[in-house]
Amino acid sequence: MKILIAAATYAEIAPFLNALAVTGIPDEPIIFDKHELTFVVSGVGMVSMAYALGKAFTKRKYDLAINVGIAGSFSKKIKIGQLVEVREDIFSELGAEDDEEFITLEEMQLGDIFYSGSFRDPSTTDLQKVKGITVNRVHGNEESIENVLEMFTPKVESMEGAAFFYACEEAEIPSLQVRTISNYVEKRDRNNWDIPLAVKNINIWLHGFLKNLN
Ligand SMILES: O=C(O)c1cccc(C(=O)CC[C@H]2O[C@@H](n3cnc4c(=O)[nH]cnc43)[C@H](O)[C@@H]2O)c1
Repeated sequence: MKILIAAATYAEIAPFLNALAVTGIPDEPIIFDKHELTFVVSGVGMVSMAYALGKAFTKRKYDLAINVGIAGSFSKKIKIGQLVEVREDIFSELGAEDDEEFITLEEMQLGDIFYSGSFRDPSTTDLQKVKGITVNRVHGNEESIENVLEMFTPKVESMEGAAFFYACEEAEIPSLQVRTISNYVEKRDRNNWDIPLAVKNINIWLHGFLKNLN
């Protein structure tokens, strides 16, 4: 398969590339097992991800695009280091303030905010499927966390996921978003994060997934 692998930062994908003895981000596709892999490291945030994918999709056609990375979890039932497949992702900040209320872009009838992964394969069935939101401003305040939970009931949060799905949907490319939890969404305390564990686990998963994928 021709597969595009998208990560926000090089650090999130470095262990996989190192295992393949690849230094830096390869300019050309590399062969891994039965697959031809192209890597996109977009930079953090939805604008960077949408632009990077828009550019990549003009150059080549893909059978699958995978967004791998770390994420924050709203639920303590999901452990730090655990893998999740984000099936539905929401542009939760797109909309307008109406005094104390927030109206989504969809409620304003100005566009979609809900996007989904479209790739279905038996090898992803063991992953917990979750709903995510994608934000420019990472939540770190109890009141805003309560509000967003009430509005969208997300399980996880990232800064790129919905933009990834959006770009894939526009380009009609099957999409899969898998993330590992590096932290809980709570009042910001970097001491409670475990980025190395989350990065290690997402890279182990990616290696195994690609080996088993036909
Ligand atoms: O220092 C911080 O407060 C901080 C907050 C969020 C992310 C970071 C990063 O360094 C990682 C950027 C990367 O990670 C994803 N991510 C991880 N946890 C979260 C989260 O709780 N909320 C939103 N995004 C998260 C994100 O997709 C970024 O690409 C530092």
